[in-house]
Amino acid sequence: MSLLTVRNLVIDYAGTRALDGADLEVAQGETVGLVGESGSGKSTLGSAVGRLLPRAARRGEGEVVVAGEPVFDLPADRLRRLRRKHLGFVFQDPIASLNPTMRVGDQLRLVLGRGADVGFHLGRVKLDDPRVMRAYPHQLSGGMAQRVAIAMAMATEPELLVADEPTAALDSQVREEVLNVVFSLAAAAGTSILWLSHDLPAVARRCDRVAVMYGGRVVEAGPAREVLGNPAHPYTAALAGSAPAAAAHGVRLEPVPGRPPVLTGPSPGCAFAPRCPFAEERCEHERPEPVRVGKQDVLCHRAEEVAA
Ligand SMILES: Nc1ncnc2c1ncn2[C@@H]1O[C@H](COP(=O)(O)OP(=O)(O)OP(=O)(O)O)[C@@H](O)[C@H]1O
Repeated sequence: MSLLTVRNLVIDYAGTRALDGADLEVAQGETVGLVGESGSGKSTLGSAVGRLLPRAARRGEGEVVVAGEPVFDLPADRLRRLRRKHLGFVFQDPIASLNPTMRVGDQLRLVLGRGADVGFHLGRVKLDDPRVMRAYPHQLSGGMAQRVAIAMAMATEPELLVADEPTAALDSQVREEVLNVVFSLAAAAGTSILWLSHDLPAVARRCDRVAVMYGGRVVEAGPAREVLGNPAHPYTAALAGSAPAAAAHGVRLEPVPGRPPVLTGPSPGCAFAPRCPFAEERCEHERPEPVRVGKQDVLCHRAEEVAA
């Protein structure tokens, strides 16, 4: 059953089209990686799930449905209830998501209620040292602060955790530990994960499914193994090929030449066309509609040929 459905979502900031008709599905208990270059619209899509967009953002077409509720059409009290009951968020900068003037234990108590067993919740994110409870956020390392943020986001056992590059600010060893904590907690609670990342191979290792964003649209989505192993969109193919891990496995290193687009309005054709080795004339002016290729949903006029 689908827990999250994003359909044809359009989000504009003044002069910038961040989402240009994005589609995404996350099923109950499923882990989904949302990958793409900087500016492709990942954070905008992740924030839209909880209607947590910056003030400047304007929704055009489309909808976001969480557990059957149309997020953008809910009155404030029902939106708050939906967020509390169904959603958790973890962001790149953990310190920014914690209150700098409050001890860690007090912050957790605020989320969990007065009598809550704060030590238990910190233990679940492998923070067993009792000093953590009494610490202020700035006294923690980046990895510890992110664990606290994860404990807070997961305390209510949400149905969906949106993790927006939660390890981008951490070094590689701590990164793996923090991801282990997130994925094992979520698995135990039956929480779905939407993990926003730049790193296709890392995402493919941990997630059931992968969705690849380009120019404000999800251009390919499907089971992780198929998307990485047999991409059907030229952009995914380039991402998979340009990853160092792929190179280590003998896949040709092929960075994506050119720069990602900054859209000001709807893309008339395929936004990737100017960088695409497969592009032909229609790609410039015909917007690709989703097609099914193997197990993937793909936005590309030549998806069959790319997959072949
Ligand atoms: N608050 C804002 N005001 C104006 N434009 C914005 C705002 N936030 C994002 N944008 C623009 O919207 C587009 C999508 O940005 P978004 O942050 O969603 O992409 P992203 O894939 O998450 O990038 P990154 O990986 O760098 O976080 C970009 O062109 C960005 O410059």
